[in-house]
Amino acid sequence: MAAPKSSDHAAHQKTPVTILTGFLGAGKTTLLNYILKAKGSRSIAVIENEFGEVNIDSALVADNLLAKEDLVSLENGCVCCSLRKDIVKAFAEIERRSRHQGKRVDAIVLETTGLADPAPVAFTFFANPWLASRYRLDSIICVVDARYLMQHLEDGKHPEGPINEAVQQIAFADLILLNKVDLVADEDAKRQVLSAIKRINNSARIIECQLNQETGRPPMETLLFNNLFSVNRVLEQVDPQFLDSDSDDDGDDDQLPPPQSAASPEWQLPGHQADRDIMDRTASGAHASSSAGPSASAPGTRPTSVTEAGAPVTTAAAPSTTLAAGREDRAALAAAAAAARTEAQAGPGGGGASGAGAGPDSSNPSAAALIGDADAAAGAATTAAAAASDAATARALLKYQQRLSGHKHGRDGQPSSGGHHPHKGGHHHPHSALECEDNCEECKVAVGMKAQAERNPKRRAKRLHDLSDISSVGIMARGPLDEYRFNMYMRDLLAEKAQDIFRCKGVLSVHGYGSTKFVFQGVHETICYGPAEQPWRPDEAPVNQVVFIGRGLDRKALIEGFRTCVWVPLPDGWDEFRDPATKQPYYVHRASGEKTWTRPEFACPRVVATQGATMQPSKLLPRRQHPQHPQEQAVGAAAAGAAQQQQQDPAAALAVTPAGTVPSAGALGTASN
Ligand SMILES: Nc1nc2c(ncn2[C@@H]2O[C@H](COP(=O)(O)OP(=O)(O)OP(=O)(O)O)[C@@H](O)[C@H]2O)c(=O)[nH]1
Repeated sequence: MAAPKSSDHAAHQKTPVTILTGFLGAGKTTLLNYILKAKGSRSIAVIENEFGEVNIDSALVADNLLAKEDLVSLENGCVCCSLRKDIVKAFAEIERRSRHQGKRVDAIVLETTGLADPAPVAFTFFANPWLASRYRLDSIICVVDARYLMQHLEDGKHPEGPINEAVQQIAFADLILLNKVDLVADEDAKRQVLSAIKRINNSARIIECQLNQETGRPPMETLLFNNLFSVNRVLEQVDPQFLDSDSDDDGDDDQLPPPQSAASPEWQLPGHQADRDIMDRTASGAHASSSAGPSASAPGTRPTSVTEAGAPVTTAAAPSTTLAAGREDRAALAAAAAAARTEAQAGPGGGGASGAGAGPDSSNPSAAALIGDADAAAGAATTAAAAASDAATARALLKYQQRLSGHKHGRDGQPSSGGHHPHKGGHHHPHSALECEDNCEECKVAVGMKAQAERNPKRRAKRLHDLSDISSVGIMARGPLDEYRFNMYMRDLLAEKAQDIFRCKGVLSVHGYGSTKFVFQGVHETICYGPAEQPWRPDEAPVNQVVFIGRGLDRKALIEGFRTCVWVPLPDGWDEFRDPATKQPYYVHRASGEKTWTRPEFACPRVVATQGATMQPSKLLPRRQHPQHPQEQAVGAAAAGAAQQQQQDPAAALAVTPAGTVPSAGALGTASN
């Protein structure tokens, strides 16, 4: 077997990252749980991103992780919008933990929110040199909800308006899991969904599945370590401006490479010394491709890709080049300058990468730039870009080359493009990914970027990812829920709002079920309840946590309604019974024989419902004062009479049930998830 090429080797040193995307409720967490169960001896770390105010998924995923250290949560925000900086922090956190435990992470799965646009998330792995130097995007997997896809595609957004998340998620996917095929009415409906997917993305592999059934899941080997992501495909088929993603010029710090000096504040990772370790080593960066990357010689870290292709250097301080570097160029400039410095230190004939020679190294752009030879520098930058084994470096070098060309030739200067570039190990990389005998990624990246520069040198206007009309309401409440009331609450809510409530989910404690922890999951009107894999732990306070995600949510009404679902003890002398047919509870006073369908006491002294907080209830809702004794309350003769009448005529019960309805099929405790 042929020895792997150095660039391949470098790529394999990087930890593969799988981005798990798919619309709200499509089945991402179900897939993740399957992956974690089927992973065997491989060590997989998880980064969870939840849109909702309360993080439910982390609790459900954590049960399947061997160690809770393997899970990092990015809460209450969408990873593609507000949290991109946090992506880097999350990866740093995983490294910190794995180093602390002395174990290697074989792969990382990043589950985005169901409302995430995967493009900027994927872009981060190319734009951020620290990430690019140690992680490679293995694939983007999109889980599609076969039942609701058409509805999500037709969300009324104009093609030129804000992005449709469901479309973006499918378009960027390398692998599409068409899930919930059991919920699609017939073959025609399935065919319609399939052709809609293919119209958006005709090159991704599509696997039909039913992820909540053991027999309906795709084999594990189709999911991870499959190296499916191709920048070239994205540039050619999905988004020619992918590598010009939206924060180059907008002043965001999200895409900034880690600092060239320890003084750069935006990359100070808070809190941990180990994080600062990353910072420190980042600051003193030891390798040419990723001046920002930790030293390859540092314990527990991996060598950066270009290190294997080029010369290690002693410092990565930014060069005093005569050309102003944009933020995106910093890594390449620093890399090139560092290489130049090493060479300078080595002196002519001193064993530098380019060997002896009085002139500037023709393969070192900064060396050439430093002595003012723009032609040589531009050529060298192009060569370096073609040889760079990660996209971020290639991209930065190409931009640098353009800048150098522009410096000499004015704004119209185009990247020079020789036919073939000498490559590491004498391998020649033609300027067409299709011609490249190895079909290697660096050719694809370099070519893609060149094509992109030629096609459209200007950035398009950024398309909005507009979530302004979508919100989430998170509610936490202590104390077990009253099963019947909760069923009523959900049933009435969904009867009215199912279209707008994209997603609801929660973990519940229910009166009468001991330590059983219930999970409830809703996607539009499809809702199911069932026991979680693990009961409430003895040391765990059973706090109900639910989250609603949707359009035009009435926060106050949702919280108020949920509050009435909390079970409270009956006053002395009252017993609760259940109608065997409807499961509706009724109450009988032991001494007087009085019977009522209305709960004798409405007070909820133990309810602690909060809004917005993720971990701890921070704000108590005002408590209502309610009569404490059944005789004091307004059960009233009419209600009592109606209750009695209902004994003979069950239909009449509808008039006195709290929600005026009867429990639905699939109600809590009667259906399983
Ligand atoms: N009928 C059916 N239900 C499924 C299938 N796969 C998953 N589900 C259910 O769909 C619901 C949502 O699944 P999740 O895995 O939580 O979906 P998700 O994409 O992670 O949801 P968000 O993170 O909220 O976007 C759960 O109740 C799952 O049990 C399937 O193949 N068929």
